[in-house]
Amino acid sequence: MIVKTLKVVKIGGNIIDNEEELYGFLEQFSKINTPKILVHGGGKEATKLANKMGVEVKMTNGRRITDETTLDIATMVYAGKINKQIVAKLQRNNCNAIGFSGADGNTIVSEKRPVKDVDFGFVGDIVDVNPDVVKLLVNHNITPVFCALTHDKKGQLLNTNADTIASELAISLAKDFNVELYYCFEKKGVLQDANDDNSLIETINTLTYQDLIHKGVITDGMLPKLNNCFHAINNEVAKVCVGKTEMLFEINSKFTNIKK
Ligand SMILES: Nc1ncnc2c1ncn2[C@@H]1O[C@H](COP(=O)(O)OP(=O)(O)O)[C@@H](O)[C@H]1O
Ligand SMILES: CC(=O)N[C@@H](CCC(=O)OP(=O)(O)O)C(=O)O
Repeated sequence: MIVKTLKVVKIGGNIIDNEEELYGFLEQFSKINTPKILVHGGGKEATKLANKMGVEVKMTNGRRITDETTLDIATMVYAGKINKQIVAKLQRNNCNAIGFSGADGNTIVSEKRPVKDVDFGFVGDIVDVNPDVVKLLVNHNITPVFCALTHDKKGQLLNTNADTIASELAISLAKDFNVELYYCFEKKGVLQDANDDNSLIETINTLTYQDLIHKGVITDGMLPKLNNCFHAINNEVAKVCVGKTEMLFEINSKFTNIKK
């Protein structure tokens, strides 16, 4: 049996924030002719709106502390503005797309993160992914577009890091597809020095990963990102890459390859 390739592509805040870059990316993404899923964050935009509204923003280990007002902001920004704008742009490019939160189609169920040292509020840790609806859509050439919200199946939406949504979706589809997972952001990949684009680390494996954490190269938002990369590569996802969007479209482009 031939196993189809499915690309799960996650785009982060710095791409979404740059209108020109986002539209250019969506144009090229639309042309990918294998089944594909787009997952978007939008943390930066949520932070901007919170600031405008005078709502304090608190982040711990790359995760947003989400009180009731912050959850409202996240819902408006992620599931509303960003998700619908992306779907509309994909439609313009003749890529038939449908916007999803984890509540839609009961695709991603999560559990409110238990309070330990930190109370994250309405932040969800994924406990179950039901990829049936997603499989049906991609097999009919329709592209699901996921935002960073999940639900607890008891009526509560929960804020969930978009990188985690991408890895869990990728893993849930790895039984049926040859899944490739791409984390796109504004840097070439994982850099030895975050301010030097020439310091790209081309391959990271489990061993070198621990060393990079130790040396303080991987910090803040990069910690959950890399954690998700290894979670995916250790759970049957065929390929995991971190870098600029070019890595999807340009054969000679350089990026970080995640290996077991
Ligand atoms: N070693 C590193 N290599 C690349 N980027 C880094 C590194 N350390 C910190 N960063 C910063 O981490 C950010 C990525 O994390 P995050 O804000 O969560 O991005 P995203 O919105 O793509 O999820 C990048 O914008 C980059 O500036
Ligand atoms: C719990 C948590 O931290 N959720 C993230 C979801 C958005 C996100 O992941 O956006 P980026 O990918 O652009 O960073 C947040 O609210 O910032």
